[in-house]
Amino acid sequence: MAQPAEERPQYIHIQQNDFLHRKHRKQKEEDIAICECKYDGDDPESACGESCLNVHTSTECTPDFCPCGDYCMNQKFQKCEYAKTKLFKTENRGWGLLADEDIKAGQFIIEYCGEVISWKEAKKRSQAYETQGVRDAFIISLDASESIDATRKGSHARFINHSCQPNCETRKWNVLGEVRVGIFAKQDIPIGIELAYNYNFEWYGGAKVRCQCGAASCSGFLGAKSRGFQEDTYLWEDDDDRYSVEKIPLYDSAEDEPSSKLYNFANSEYNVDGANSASEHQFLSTSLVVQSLDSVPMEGMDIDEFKTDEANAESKLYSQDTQQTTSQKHAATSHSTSNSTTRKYQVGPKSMAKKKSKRYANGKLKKAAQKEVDMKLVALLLPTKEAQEEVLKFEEVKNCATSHLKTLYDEIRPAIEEHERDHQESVATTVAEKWIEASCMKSRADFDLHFSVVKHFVTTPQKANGEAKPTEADDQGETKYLTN
Ligand SMILES: C[S@@+](CC[C@H](N)C(=O)[O-])C[C@H]1O[C@@H](n2cnc3c(N)ncnc32)[C@H](O)[C@@H]1O
Repeated sequence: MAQPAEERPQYIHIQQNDFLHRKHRKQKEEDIAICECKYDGDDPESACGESCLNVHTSTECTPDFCPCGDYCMNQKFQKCEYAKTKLFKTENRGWGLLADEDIKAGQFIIEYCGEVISWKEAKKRSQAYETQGVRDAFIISLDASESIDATRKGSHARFINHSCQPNCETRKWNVLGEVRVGIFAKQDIPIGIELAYNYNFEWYGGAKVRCQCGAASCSGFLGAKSRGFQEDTYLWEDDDDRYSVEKIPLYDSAEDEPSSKLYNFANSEYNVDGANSASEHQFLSTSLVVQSLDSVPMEGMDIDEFKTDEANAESKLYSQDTQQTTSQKHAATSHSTSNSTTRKYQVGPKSMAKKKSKRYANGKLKKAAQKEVDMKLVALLLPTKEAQEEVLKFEEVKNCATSHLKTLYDEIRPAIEEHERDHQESVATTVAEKWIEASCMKSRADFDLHFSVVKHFVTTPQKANGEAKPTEADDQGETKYLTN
């Protein structure tokens, strides 16, 4: 439906990303991926269709280097080969974009263009927009260090709304050495149907927006699973700030609209007539859920068996930095929290573990904050120099493995998110292999360290009283060994 010109949103239309904080990368010749396709006049698919090696790795062919020359079909971003779409005004979510032709599953629809900015600048802008009362969010993440902001400049992709049950998805492609984001059809989309993708993992921050998608699986808020959302809404314990999800200031986009009735999509999955209350209920139940973040297996060594007579043993054993509650916020929201797949031990008296078993407002058990053991102090409890050196050596190996994994996580986070977001098999094998290798190294280093500590405690007599409490076995003059 045509809208009066003055109602049209103000922005600058672009078809290519605008790089603000750096120049567009120039692709080096040695980095150009050349496929093995051969054009066959009888089979148009032969010219970089689905079997093209570059297509498999989400890389566009480079003109002049592709063996199929002008027939190459794998330059869709470069040639702006978009599907036909139309801008329209929704009833409760501002403007939206619909299919203006039948679109096939998997088809590239449009590129999400905007200003390419650093992650830091994205955070700054997001806060500024919120302060200025800009309610529609247009910043999406490009990779771990950059974002695309389509607020001032963008393509029509900036009008695609969110749905928790979307018919589109975003995919990242490597185009002439730069990562670019495209909107692709997840299913066949008939002409006239609104396009929508899931903003999870893309949402950057700003006001929390109540989702009006109406899907049965609606998660309540836009980007409820995104890093930004979780950083802002996580509930903290101890002395850190506490955020109650119920108290998050809400922006309900329906308030801006003349009617609160949802747009009745032709597609039944979007038909939310009469679903308002269901949607509200969904919101109430989902808004209380604080999800734990997927994370990298980390330290958090806790060994009940290590009991000492020293009254302050607990505080001595924990290294200072891990007692900082302020760091817990970051630890919990980034990759440095413990993973359920990693075994955690509890150091210190049992009462401490009890004290940590707090619950969130929704009744879910909070995970006990992990305190890291200072291995130097543990080593001091060991009676021989060799044992001490071995433990410290394993600790160093573990620290290296941990920091390697952390670095790798930052590097591949976008790929992981991409994978989780749309259940695409989009994490490149090389990336997955790197990740698995580093995780195995880390697990092995953890095991070696723990094993070494346990081994020395079990196989050697404990230090005399005053340094460590003798075990029952010591009292009886026995020494326990792992073998025989
Ligand atoms: C990328 S813009 C989409 C275009 C926007 N509707 C417009 O008029 O410019 C994202 C904004 O649209 C609104 N929006 C998108 N999907 C929504 C949904 N499912 N429920 C409520 N608001 C939505 C929110 O205000 C969100 O910040």
